[in-house]
Amino acid sequence: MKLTGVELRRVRMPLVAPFRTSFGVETTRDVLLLRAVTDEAEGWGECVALTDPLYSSEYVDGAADVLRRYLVPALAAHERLDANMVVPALHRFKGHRMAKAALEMAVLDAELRAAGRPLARELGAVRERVPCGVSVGIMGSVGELLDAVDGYLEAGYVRIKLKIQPGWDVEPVRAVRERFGDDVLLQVDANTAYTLADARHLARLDPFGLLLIEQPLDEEDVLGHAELARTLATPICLDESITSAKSAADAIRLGACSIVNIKPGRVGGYLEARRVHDVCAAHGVPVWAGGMLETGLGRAANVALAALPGFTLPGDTSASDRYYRTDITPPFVLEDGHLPVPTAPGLGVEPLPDALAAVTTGTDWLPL
Ligand SMILES: O=C(O)CCC(=O)N[C@@H](C(=O)O)c1ccccc1
Repeated sequence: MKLTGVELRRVRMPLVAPFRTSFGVETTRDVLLLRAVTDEAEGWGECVALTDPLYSSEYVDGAADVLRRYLVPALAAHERLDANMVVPALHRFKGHRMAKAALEMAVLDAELRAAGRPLARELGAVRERVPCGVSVGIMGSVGELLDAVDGYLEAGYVRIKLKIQPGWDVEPVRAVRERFGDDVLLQVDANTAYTLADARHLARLDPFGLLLIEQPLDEEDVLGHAELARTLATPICLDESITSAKSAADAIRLGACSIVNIKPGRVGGYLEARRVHDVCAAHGVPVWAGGMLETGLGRAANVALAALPGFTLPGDTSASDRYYRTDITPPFVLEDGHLPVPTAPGLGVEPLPDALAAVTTGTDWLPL
């Protein structure tokens, strides 16, 4: 394909309710979308960087800047381009995995639409629908949390993930267990909020039969997670620490995790995400699909990824209405606790023009 240009498009998506984690509160997603225009088809990419560098070092204005000044111009050197060439062509620029992932995603979508191939098939999907978990933020009270969990279980979600932080961990987990029983699939996500000094405290979560505790320590403290794994009965899952297939292999060999949350933006793209999946499968490590409050574009791609064989745990592939009153694509609707894997070429979905226009705050055309 010949890439003729990339449109950077900012959209502002209000959340249906504030989403509080150990690193902050999201009330509106300020999302950077990419539209790759080629001589054969157009493709969409979604950058998962947040407004502020609180989940990782990337942030949406920085991603737009590095794409505009470095990453998109770097692709101009390639007369013909396919998705496998994008990340290698950007290798000399350090980091910015979420920005690179968005660009690869847009080129991959265009390539697959031109070829009439669905992303799920390209990645190696083996399922036509995926079981869906839901992520529940830190709430103002245990009562409010229980009401939220009740609503999600009523909606059919097959797994509950609770955000935790020091001062909001054992009590909410105990309350959910007491109210909903031991059979509910339950896990927690600390987003790096603890240190090794909290090991004894975190061991108080062991009696609750959690599926996993996600990223309790700093993203760079892989050895700390290995030491914590020797202390806790609850399996450790890593998120922020896993930035590539190699870092997954290293973390597994060091005993830092026995489960991995795969987020394509965090690891530099859907092609690398498949490699993370393959490395984890080779080590017998189950994986699940994380989420970054994606619009229907990223959601479609995450559902396709979640259909690969090693994704044996329900992911954070929730329905569109978990976060948005109106999505920019036809909404993903939970059916019996599952979402259908898109079957049309590429992402299998595209933005609804009016819905997209209603939330667009700016566009920037980058010709090549
Ligand atoms: O369902 C989703 O898309 C969100 C799942 C979720 O909890 N994501 C967390 C995370 O740290 O993994 C998060 C991402 C971005 C912003 C806030 C929270």
